[in-house]
Amino acid sequence: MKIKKKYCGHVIIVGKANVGKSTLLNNIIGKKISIVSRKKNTTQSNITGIKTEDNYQSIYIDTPGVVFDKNNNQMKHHKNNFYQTTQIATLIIFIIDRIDWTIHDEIILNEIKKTKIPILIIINKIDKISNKIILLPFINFLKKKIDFIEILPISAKKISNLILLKNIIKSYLPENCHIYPECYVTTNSDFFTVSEIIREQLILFLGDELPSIIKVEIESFKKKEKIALYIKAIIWVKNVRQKSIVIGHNGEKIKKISMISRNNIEKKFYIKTHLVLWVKDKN
Ligand SMILES: Nc1nc2c(ncn2[C@@H]2O[C@H](COP(=O)(O)OP(=O)(O)OP(=O)(O)O)[C@@H](O)[C@H]2O)c(=O)[nH]1
Repeated sequence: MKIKKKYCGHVIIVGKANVGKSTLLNNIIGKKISIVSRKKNTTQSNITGIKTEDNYQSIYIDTPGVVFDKNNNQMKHHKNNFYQTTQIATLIIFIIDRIDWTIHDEIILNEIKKTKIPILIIINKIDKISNKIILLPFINFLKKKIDFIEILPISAKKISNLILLKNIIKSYLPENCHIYPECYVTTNSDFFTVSEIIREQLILFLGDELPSIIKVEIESFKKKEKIALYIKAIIWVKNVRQKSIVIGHNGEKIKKISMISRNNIEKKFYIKTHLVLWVKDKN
């Protein structure tokens, strides 16, 4: 019997905040493993998604949107983190928002060029472009910036050109044993998954009122006799004012956030869940 060759590699997804990195990752994996929001910088740490199709395994690292220093346009705190992840990558997917090329895209491109890893540029959100002809001169403009890259216009949200994208990614995967079993879709721990579910509701409910630095810490996570999950989580905010915003009048907001988060956790883990949320300020 002929043994099929196996292919496996790490793919990094980079781009400015809000360009659609998480949307793309979730749609490639086919499951919601990274939170999507209209608000910038919702992805706070690297998220790993795994897609195994037949003899191909691609391991995706969704990086937080690159943040820039307002004074000197330098890439800010994600830089070191970014270089660590590039050590293992076989391909970099650089996402841009339509034909909206800014100085920040230029800086990111220059940084990723230094890694010498093949780069695939994705022009996302093309569903929002009615006259697609404008893409051609833009693709030519990009081609002049770097040699040997592939450029693909897609819509991560409306799932257009995603099969083509997956095939391009496969063609870059080196021959390698698979690192994860076929059923794995993420390396995130249950703790992380739960904190992301709660954070997503915080963002949805609080919108622009959301205190920018909000952290969800899982204090306890217990499974009782495989029939129920008991979770206690702390929502850390900076001060008393932010605390009252999150709690809302008569605790209305936090009650709703807690109820929907609990439902989403139950759907995710297929188990009855008891969720207690505490809002604490750091002072
Ligand atoms: N119309 C349209 N909207 C999109 C598309 N892809 C993403 N979006 C929207 O763009 C917004 C940002 O998407 P995310 O996937 O959270 O972007 P991100 O790059 O992960 O954002 P950060 O976490 O801030 O780095 C959301 O409102 C998405 O629904 C697309 O192809 N078309």
